[in-house]
Formats: sequence, structure tokens, C-alpha cells
Amino acid sequence: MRNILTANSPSTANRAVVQSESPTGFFFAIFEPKIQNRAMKQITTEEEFNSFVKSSDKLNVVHFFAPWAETCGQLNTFISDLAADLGADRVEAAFLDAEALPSVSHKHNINAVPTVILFKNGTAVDRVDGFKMDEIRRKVNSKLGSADENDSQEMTKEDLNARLKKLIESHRLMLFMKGNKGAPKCGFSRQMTDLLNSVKADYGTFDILSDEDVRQGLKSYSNWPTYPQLYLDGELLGGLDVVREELQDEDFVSKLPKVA
Ligand SMILES: N[C@@H](CCC(=O)N[C@@H](CS)C(=O)NCC(=O)O)C(=O)O
Repeated sequence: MRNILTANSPSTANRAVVQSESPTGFFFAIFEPKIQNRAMKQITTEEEFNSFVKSSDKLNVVHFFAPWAETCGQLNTFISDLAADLGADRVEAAFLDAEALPSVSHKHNINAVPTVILFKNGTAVDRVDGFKMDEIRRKVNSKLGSADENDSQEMTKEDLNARLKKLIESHRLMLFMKGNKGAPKCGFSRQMTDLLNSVKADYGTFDILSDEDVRQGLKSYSNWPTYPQLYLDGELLGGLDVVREELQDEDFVSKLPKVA
């Protein structure tokens, strides 16, 4: 049973997750075992958690995840890459199933996944609630004292644009929407998924309500002020009105990737 709500739900860009559909119609994700071979440890008990955060004077990054939340798979890959880049002598990263360890989650006020907490010598020194890669990078760097404010602001803009591009290109057909396929959270987004489903289009989604950086950043990146936004092969097609019109054209429909 889900006790913790998630901010959902980007893509399978890095193939860190496998997407499935639950009997209730929600989309959830299952971690591929290979993610555990990266620079990240999986914590499964409270004792492991206590020992991990107290183990050294390194910065300990703990990702509270849920196996059914697609965002968490992508974030695990990001954190593991970040930790590997910064070096095992400075940063150790781990992930734990927030619902499987309620006492730890309760103690650290985990109300949603993903949440990332930074520990030093057993003390929580900072945290990031939600799927916010740029903020995690900034806070980790700041706790390591490895970036000044200007560098980190400069990096953030570049990082955001790189991230938006990566998200847009994560699926041939990619929809930025409010909510996700199983639970659209706005009428326009619902109509868009209904239209795409009606032509059996195969598409990925990203919930812009889960990430304010993406929500605002993509508007200027693509010069399009509203959601939903649909992209084909990395190019913006448009919003609901444009796509509804385009779907009248059989040629256009035939070019869309389709579910098997
Ligand atoms: N007619 C538009 C409707 C989309 C729309 O107006 N979306 C609004 C409300 S969901 C929006 O995204 N506003 C900006 C925001 O919420 O950030 C379309 O074709 O997509």
C-alpha cells in the first residue's frame, strides 16, 4: 500500500527504470538490478541507515525513494553519477525505500518521494524535496565547498537546458503535462492523453507539476507558455489545440510511434 505520495513522473531516458502499469491503472517503476552496481548503496534496515550516515565525515547523500515512482529511478541514476564524479572519498550515496522503513522516514519527515537528505557525521545538514536535480547538485557542491554562488548559478542554467533537452529527447514522442498518463491533473492534459491514446500512440510523459524548474524553464526553452506540450523527435509540435488539429491528418498520425 502506498503511504507516501510522489511527485511523478519523467521518462525512461536513461533506462534506469522499467515502466509497467499496475492493476489500478497507475504507472509505477521497477528498478533494474544494474542500478545497484553503480556508485550507490541500497539501505534496507534502520541499522544500515544509522551506520551509513554516521560512518565517516564524508557527505552522505540519502535518497528516499519508492520502487513504483518513475522519477526515483531517474534520480538514482543522477545521484549515482554525481557521487561518482565527486569521488568516493568525498561523497557516499545510498537509496532506501521510504515506505519499507517507516521509522526512518517518519524521523526525517518524509512526506513524498523523491526526497534527498544530505548528512554529515550523522546530522541532516540539508534536504531537497522533489525531483530537483539542479538543486541537489547545488546543495551537494555547496556542502562540499566546491562551488561559489556565481559558478553554481551559471551551471544551473546550463544544467537546466541540458536536462530539458535530455527529457525532450527521452522518447520519440514526449508529452509534458500536468499529472501523468494514469492520472492527468488538468483538463487540457487529460484531453491530450485521450487523443494520443485513441490513436494508440506510444509516448513518454513528464509531470511538470513535480518540478517547478522544468515547468517554468521549458516555457522559455521552447517559447511556448502553456501545458500540455507535445514533442516529436525532439521538436515541439504544440499544445492541445495544435495536436488535435494535426491528428485529423492521417499522414501525421502514421508518423507517430505506436504501441505494439
Ligand atoms: N489551448 C491550450 C490550453 C493549454 C493551457 O491553457 N494551459 C494552461 C492551464 S493548464 C497552462 O499550462 N498554464 C501555464 C502553467 O500552468 O504553467 C492548448 O492548446 O494547449
